[in-house]
Amino acid sequence: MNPFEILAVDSKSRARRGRLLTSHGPVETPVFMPVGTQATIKALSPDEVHALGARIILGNTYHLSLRPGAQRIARLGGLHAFMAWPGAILTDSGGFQVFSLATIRTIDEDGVTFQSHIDGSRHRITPESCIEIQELLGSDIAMCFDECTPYPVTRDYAKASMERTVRWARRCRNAHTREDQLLFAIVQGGVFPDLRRACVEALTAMDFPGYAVGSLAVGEPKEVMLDVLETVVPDLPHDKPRYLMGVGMPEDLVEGVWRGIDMFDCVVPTRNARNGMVFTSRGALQIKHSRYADDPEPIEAACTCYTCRTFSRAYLRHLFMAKELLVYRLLSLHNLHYFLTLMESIRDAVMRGSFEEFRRQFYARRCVEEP
Ligand SMILES: CCCSCc1cc(N)cc2c(=O)[nH]c(N)nc12
Ligand SMILES: [Zn+2]
Repeated sequence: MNPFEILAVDSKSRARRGRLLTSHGPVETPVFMPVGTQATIKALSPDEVHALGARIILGNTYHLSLRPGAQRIARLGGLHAFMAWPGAILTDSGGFQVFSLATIRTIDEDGVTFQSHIDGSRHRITPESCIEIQELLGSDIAMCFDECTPYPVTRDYAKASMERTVRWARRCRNAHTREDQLLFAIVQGGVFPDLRRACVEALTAMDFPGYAVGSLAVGEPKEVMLDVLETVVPDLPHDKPRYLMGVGMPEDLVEGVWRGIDMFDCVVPTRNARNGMVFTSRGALQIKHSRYADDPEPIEAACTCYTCRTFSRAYLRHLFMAKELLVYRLLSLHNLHYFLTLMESIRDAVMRGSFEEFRRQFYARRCVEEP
């Protein structure tokens, strides 16, 4: 039985409104998934994240296997119990982190050997061990082990890497046993349409319940990312969820949904909050700017989050300049509320058949200078 149901399809774009059934409840799509790399959405408690409306978050195989260890988390009841998260969890396979975080790594057909970025200890991850770790964590959605290729790479490198990712996906599928966990494949192939198409063909032949688009948001220009989506998405199965990994800014979510993406994740709302960047319907602002030193207004007057109902920009700027811990929580609460509310508005617009108008108004509200 297909756990993904399409509830509406936009007539002017590839946007869809859907619902993905997981072992920890339904996930309404299009969805933005907050990133909880080390078993926490940084600076926020699980009940705050749930109260903001999040129903699925991300965990990370690479980080959690290094610290505190997948076996330890399994002994303590699995990742949901460990972090007291009641909703769904998607765990990334570590393919990205091994290639972006680990120092000294060697890659071969069987897997990757790397040195931990934490203590320099040597580790090895294979498709089989990647699946074993995610089954120990007990996530609702696991990701196949893949190689995330940087931008730019040569076509020859992208081809060899993509073909290995396909072989690894088959090994992941053969190693996967948990019936209560969905296993998504990750499409690779760099910026080469023929390689991406060949990858989609090989992965869809293995019939996964969902497909991610990998090796985007790795430094390529936005138009390159959008071009790859134009190539890949139409070739993906219509009735399976499509997940664009590591994306993105608010405008990327709108453009990704327009092009048929159902799931997104990105550290931006929480990471940028810790750096003082907050999002509004008119664009992002840097709270540390002196222009806000005497500003009695909230971050955004129309925002209903606790931060905007309670505090002024002047006070938030004061906290930020003083490096007071409270500000990281307050700005994270606001940004996550903004991202989750944006996705809720997108879901409503697609359901009502008014997504084209929503997209027009989204850009019309944004001003050139900082709001
Ligand atoms: C917690 C982080 C989740 S998304 C990480 C990520 C981000 C981006 N941009 C690309 C990839 C990719 O190609 N493969 C994999 N496994 N992960 C990727
Ligand atoms: Zn707010």
